[in-house]
Amino acid sequence: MWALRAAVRPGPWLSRVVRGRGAPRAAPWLPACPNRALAAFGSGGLKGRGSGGRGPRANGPRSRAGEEEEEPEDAEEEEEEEELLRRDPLLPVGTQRVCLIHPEVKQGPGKPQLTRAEWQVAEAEALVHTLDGWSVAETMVVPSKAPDGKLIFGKGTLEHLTEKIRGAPEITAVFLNVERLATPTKKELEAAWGVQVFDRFTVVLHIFRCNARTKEARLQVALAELPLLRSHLKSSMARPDGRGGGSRYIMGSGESFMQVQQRLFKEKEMKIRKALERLRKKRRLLGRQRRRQEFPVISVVGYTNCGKTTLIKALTGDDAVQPRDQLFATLDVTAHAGWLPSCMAVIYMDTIGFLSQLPHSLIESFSATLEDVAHSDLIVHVRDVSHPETELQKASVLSALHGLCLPAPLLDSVLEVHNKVDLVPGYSPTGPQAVAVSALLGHGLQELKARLEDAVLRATGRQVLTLRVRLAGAQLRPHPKAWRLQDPAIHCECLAKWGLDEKPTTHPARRCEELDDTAASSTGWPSTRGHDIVTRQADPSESAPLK
Ligand SMILES: Nc1nc2c(ncn2[C@@H]2O[C@H](COP(=O)(O)OP(=O)(O)OP(=O)(O)O)[C@@H](O)[C@H]2O)c(=O)[nH]1
Ligand SMILES: [Mg+2]
Repeated sequence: MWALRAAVRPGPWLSRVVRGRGAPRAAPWLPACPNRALAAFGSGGLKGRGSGGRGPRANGPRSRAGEEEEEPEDAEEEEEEEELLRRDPLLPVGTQRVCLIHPEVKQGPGKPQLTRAEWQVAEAEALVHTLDGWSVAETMVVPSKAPDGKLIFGKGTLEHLTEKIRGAPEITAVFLNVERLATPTKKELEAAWGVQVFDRFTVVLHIFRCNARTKEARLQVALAELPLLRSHLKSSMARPDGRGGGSRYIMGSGESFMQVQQRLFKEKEMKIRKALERLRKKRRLLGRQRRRQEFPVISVVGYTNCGKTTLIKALTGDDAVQPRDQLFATLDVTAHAGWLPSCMAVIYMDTIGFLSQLPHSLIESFSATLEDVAHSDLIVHVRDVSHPETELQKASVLSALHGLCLPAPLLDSVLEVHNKVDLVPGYSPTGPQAVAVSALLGHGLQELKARLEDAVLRATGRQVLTLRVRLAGAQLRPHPKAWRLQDPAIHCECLAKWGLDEKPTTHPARRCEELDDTAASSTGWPSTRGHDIVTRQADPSESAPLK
């Protein structure tokens, strides 16, 4: 007797099987394995050839199958997109010793909740260290009443800062930890301090630029950059009399230099939006194909550096996934196949991390990348519970998720994963919707997988069924390999022959798929490929082959 557990969507074929009659073969459009379903993430979803990534591979495997689905790029379009991506560097290249200034609001409505100045400074330092060759030479926390206003510091504070910066020749730049610096303020401070001054937006944008691999991500960064370039232009052209600088009209065109530049920016913006729409159309098409293939999709979201990529690596065993101790290491949505306890195949989506005080234009540009999240069956919210700002991070992620206009059932069923518990001795999660794990050490993964399976079954309407099938019955009798596998020696031989791992426990799903195909071809038993079948165990009482 074989015990057969399957996570299936109940359908007419199932009742025929249960009644002992032959079931129809799997529909021809069912995918051969979850890896093929990864193809459906295509250019935006996976980093593949068609996605236009020029840089080195980011963390995660590419979808080879996805490439098959891609239409060849129009050479002219390709050239135009590359032209849109040609830009001057946002930040100076080479070694930089940065003075980090954090304006702290001590009281009043501007005082940040759920955080402290030292934690915000730590995050700003992490941002600086993410940049190649950049280090923090000095950190200063200074009082400020309105860090986002034109006058960030009072007169006395400004004088004190100027004295310190001017007196420290090793400082090559200043990172002012405010969301966005008005260009006139930036110019004033640069004139006073004699070094370049950057805000959070510019630093984050630069990191995004360095880490973006796919063409879609790079175009999104280019789009997010436009407001910055526009305001630079405005301030460089501004004159005390309020009129644009340079010659009034260019070559008799009737347009001032400023007007020409603004028109060029507008044209560039339109071109980028058009190019993005082209790429997104492809991604949506591939997304539809993926949904037809019906593998449940689990989106893994969370604050940057909370361990999303590490968790996916732990859940899938995918060695190609490379987590890095870096903010915004993952900038492209990638898909990875894994299996849940009943060997149900699922696809995990690794996503871009969130950050508090991220400028709106940046979030907006990247929200399309997160379209895949809206189409997933389940969202897993990974939290770094060892981080002092874990509550603030949670609030930032939830507010970003709500901003994505996700379907209500998806938002209501979010499963919280409390990660890095190895750094918090004795940690136990509060609330029923949370599982404590250490993705790095592999703790708590079994419980997490069980919780994921429950949630996926609920979200997709699948059911786990256990069927008992007599080996001598109509379904399996003509299938010699099925019973031969009960002999351990032959078992290994068969596994080796099929190119599988000799340890029967390593890839039960793959083993079942192989078995399943053979069973399907010789017995009329339905192929379980694409149907998340599952564990198949020999009953110990029937160790001898049945006739
Ligand atoms: N101690 C400990 N470290 C962890 C754990 N999980 C992840 N890390 C570390 O945290 C750092 C960030 O991990 P990632 O998986 O890259 O984080 P991420 O959320 O994907 O980050 P981004 O892609 O940048 O948003 C790495 O150095 C990991 O080794 C954990 O359970 N325990
Ligand atoms: Mg990551």
